[in-house]
Amino acid sequence: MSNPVAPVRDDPLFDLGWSAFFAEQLTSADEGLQPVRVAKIHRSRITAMSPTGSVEPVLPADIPISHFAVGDFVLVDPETLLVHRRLDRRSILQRRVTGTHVPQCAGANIDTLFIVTSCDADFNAARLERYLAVANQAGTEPVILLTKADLATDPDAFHRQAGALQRGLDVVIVNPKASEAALALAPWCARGQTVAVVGSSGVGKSTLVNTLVGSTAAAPQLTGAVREHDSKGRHTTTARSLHAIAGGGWVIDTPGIRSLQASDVADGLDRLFAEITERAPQCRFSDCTHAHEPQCAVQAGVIAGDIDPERLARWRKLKDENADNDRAETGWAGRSGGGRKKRR
Ligand SMILES: Nc1nc2c(ncn2[C@@H]2O[C@H](COP(=O)(O)OP(=O)(O)OP(=O)(O)O)[C@@H](O)[C@H]2O)c(=O)[nH]1
Ligand SMILES: [Zn+2]
Repeated sequence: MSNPVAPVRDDPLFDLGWSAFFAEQLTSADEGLQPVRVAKIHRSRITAMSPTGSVEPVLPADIPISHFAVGDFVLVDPETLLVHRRLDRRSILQRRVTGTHVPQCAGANIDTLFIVTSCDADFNAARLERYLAVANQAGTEPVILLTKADLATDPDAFHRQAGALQRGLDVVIVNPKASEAALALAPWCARGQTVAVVGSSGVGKSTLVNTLVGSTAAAPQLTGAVREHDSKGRHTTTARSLHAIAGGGWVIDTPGIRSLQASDVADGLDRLFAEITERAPQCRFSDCTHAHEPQCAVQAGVIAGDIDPERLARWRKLKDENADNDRAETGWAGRSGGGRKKRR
């Protein structure tokens, strides 16, 4: 490819997470524009990382701030820093905001979602399945991190249970306080890779982010801090949401991602519950709910001991919730005058 910003391994853009996926979106009309990566969303402005450092792109008046998310690549004029357009996203972590049915993008272009849980009472298969469904739906690769193994009598039992939640799922026992954590997670934190961290309060997310980000962990609240000019031209220090990982890669840590809920996860459920999904075509009825129907291949699987009945129950609950969300969303679209079909 002769494109000037095609990804090359020694290109600093590659470090920022740039790849062929983005390069292929460029046209001749974009010539001379600089790709930068959104690092923080403020009330009415954004900060971004360019190959040479932090910049504050100028937003066009007609584009709402909600159009952007941390992790996005946008093309700016290198002189004026005016944003020309946002590139299509490789993955989108969505969250529902209470009081509205419009999902909001909590983070974009995340390669791996670290789902953190501790080897204690926090461990909950149903909650982990929700996070897995969210990751699948977003287009990010989920990895389960088990913390506090040092305080558990049988951490391997947690490892086995977590590994059974989805085929091919990576599960890593990690102590977020130990510097070896960075080594254990290095496969997902290579140059140009982007991760995000979800999990309940107290499982070790902040500790892990600080360990990954490295030596600056002594002042966690300043981790990833950038010097910026505020509106009056003064220097201020604000925390970014996109933090550089010491060995390479990026971790996105925002309040929006921390409070993720399962929403709109139909496709994510199919991958998560593959043992159910792949049997459904053999059921007698195409809309079988696998509850009471005759000649149900899924129920047959339960009887044969191939399908865990508790997983089937949790699959049904998530399916129902997802259908409720869909109805709510369609209702909203109708009221707003569009009456359009829900995006799929
Ligand atoms: N012994 C032990 N303690 C851990 C481990 N992981 C985390 N902790 C401790 O657990 C406590 C909570 O960790 P945090 O990193 O604050 O948890 P968090 O997930 O960021 O919590 P929120 O900020 O509420 O979302 C801290 O005191 C950590 O040092 C572990 O593997 N072993
Ligand atoms: Zn069935």
